Amino acid sequence: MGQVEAHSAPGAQRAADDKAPEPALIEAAHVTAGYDNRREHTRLIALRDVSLQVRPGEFLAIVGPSGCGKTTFINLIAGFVKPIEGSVRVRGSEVTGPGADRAMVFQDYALLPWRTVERNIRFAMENRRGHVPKSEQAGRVAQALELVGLTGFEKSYPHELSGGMRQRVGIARALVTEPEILLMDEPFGAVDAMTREAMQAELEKIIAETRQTVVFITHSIDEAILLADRIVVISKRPGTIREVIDVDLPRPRFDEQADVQRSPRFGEIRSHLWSLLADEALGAKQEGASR
Ligand SMILES: Nc1ncnc2c1ncn2[C@@H]1O[C@H](COP(=O)(O)OP(=O)(O)OP(=O)(O)O)[C@@H](O)[C@H]1O
Repeated sequence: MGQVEAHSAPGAQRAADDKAPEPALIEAAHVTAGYDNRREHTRLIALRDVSLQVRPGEFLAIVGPSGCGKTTFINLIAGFVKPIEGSVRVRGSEVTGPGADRAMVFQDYALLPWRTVERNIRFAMENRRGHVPKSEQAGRVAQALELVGLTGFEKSYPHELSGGMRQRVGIARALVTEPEILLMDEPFGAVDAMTREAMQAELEKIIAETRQTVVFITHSIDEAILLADRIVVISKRPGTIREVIDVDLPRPRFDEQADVQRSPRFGEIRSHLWSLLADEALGAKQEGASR
């Protein structure tokens, strides 16, 4: 599959389209990725021939059926997985491993239970990725905690916090080294619906402030529409790009006055995404039944 065109509603134009195109921050070119089973001498192809560019400051959401390769894609950008074919570049340099310019937020928080909130966040600065001088670390922790609304919880342990608060620590830990790219793998999947909505609104605010580039996996169509500038729909495994959808809704999207969720355009994008994903889910089911 070559470069994919964005699906755009008639009359809808992004302001950015009027300017000269910015060079891509992240560029995946004809990426095929998978996993070898050495014992059985087999190879599972998770993603096939995926080409995609992410602009600086863009919020890109990835949706698709379970097992279609979403996490594999984000892990390729993180440098945790290497492509079998093709390349992933960040600012033009091939990704060969993890780096200070990228940080991951995991669904299951991945906090160290024996460390306090403060020391969990410091952890990101202690390893190779961080490189923050010791004299600056306390200030950075305080700043990250303020961004996620957790000031005052420095000395708490993860087990003393709710799921939503734990994920705020996970986000603070990703933000503390000020990475250019935030990779978020279903970050709000484990929190309740009310907390999820509050955290989506917080994330929108944080990103408006930090201007980071975000690649965000979600199973929630509404979450993808509310947060993203573009949504990539991946087909069932082996994942290929089915469609890229421009989310041309005004920001902030969590403003009660604007009531973006009730706008006709929100409904249009939502039903389009539903039909694409229903198609993929059905295809996956039929394939499973005929096996
Ligand atoms: N470390 C691994 N070793 C072997 N196979 C793997 C590994 N990680 C993922 N896979 C397989 O690769 C395929 C894609 O997995 P991936 O986790 O990228 O999908 P996903 O779209 O993120 O799924 P989900 O939505 O369920 O989280 C799946 O079939 C999965 O079983």
